[in-house]
Amino acid sequence: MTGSESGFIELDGVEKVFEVRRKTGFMKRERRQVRAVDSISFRVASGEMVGYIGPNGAGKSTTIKMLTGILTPSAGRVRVAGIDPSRDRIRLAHRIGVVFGQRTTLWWDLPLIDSYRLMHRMYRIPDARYRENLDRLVELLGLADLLDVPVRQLSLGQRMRGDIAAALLHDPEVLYLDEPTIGLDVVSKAKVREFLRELNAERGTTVLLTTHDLQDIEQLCKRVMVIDHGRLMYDGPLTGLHEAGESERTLVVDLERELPPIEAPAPARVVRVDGPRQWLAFPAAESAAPLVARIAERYPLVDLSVREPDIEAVIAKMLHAMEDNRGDDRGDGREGTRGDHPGDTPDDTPKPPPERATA
Ligand SMILES: Nc1ncnc2c1ncn2[C@@H]1O[C@H](COP(=O)(O)OP(=O)(O)OP(=O)(O)O)[C@@H](O)[C@H]1O
Repeated sequence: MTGSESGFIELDGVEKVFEVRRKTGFMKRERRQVRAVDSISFRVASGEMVGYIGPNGAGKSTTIKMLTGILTPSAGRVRVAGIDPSRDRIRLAHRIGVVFGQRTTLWWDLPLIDSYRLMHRMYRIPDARYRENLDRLVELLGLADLLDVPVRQLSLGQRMRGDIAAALLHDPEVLYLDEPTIGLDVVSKAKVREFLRELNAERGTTVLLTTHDLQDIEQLCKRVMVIDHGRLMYDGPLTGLHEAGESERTLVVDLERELPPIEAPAPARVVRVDGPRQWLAFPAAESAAPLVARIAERYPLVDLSVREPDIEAVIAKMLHAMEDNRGDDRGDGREGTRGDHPGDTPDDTPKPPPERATA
């Protein structure tokens, strides 16, 4: 089943405009409109795991708030599981789970288990189902020793796992995750990602994930949507995003001793040397494995690691490349794709992003 056939989440021409008042002098106020979300259309199929990324202030949280019913769109149509979120927020609440990495839905002073008991009642979860879900989540998220600990005493990683369990106790079909790995150490990040993969594979939970960590997307999502200035700029696989922006990853190599720059097969190349450590840039859309194998074969290797490009840098490069292409397109008379619904063609090829209006 694909996104276009069965939109579990559907947005058609959705807009959100905020009226903002600004003090401009004594007794003077200026009214201004902020178009946080601008003509967004996409579909997410049941069971899909999709990354929703963009620079700060791009409109991600506003979109998620419209999907939960907290905000009402200024224009357009939103449906989640066939429900209009802003009209039927309570009914929808039983079918969705939300996790905000920067905030907690748990009761700060209460032991973790008490928050779960409260949610059991709030969501009117049948007893047997609650117990079954709690047992499963406690086991999968490694919470057994934490249940009696007040939430304020939990580490960030423990609290995040506690929050994810809280969002899933009522068996939601869709989970919105806003920065679920922010501030977590490597081990906690790995645990959260592993859990989300299992949840999606075993339960078929639909996941919409907002993150600034490219590895979250890489490890969890086949599809990524990029939003910028409230508009959907890209909808496709992560590799397509890397290709569009010609982004690069960095292989950091520690050799046994100081040596001349490693001779790497183009387009990989050494970009920095500091004693026995060398940095090699290579296309992010390609696997590091052949490069690693070649270096290991020819050089005295002690250690190596791969550094991902910064998500903001990848997006910036992609947007930049699009600007350049548009400049070229004007010359060849090609028509723009404004008004396309990227989610309507969910094959694996990167889609041309919708043309942005030039103000
Ligand atoms: N309640 C509000 N009133 C006025 N403007 C708002 C409101 N909420 C968001 N905005 C504005 O809408 C735009 C989009 O904000 P939003 O929080 O959706 O972005 P974001 O992509 O989630 O950013 P971040 O990654 O920083 O969380 C921003 O310009 C923001 O200032």
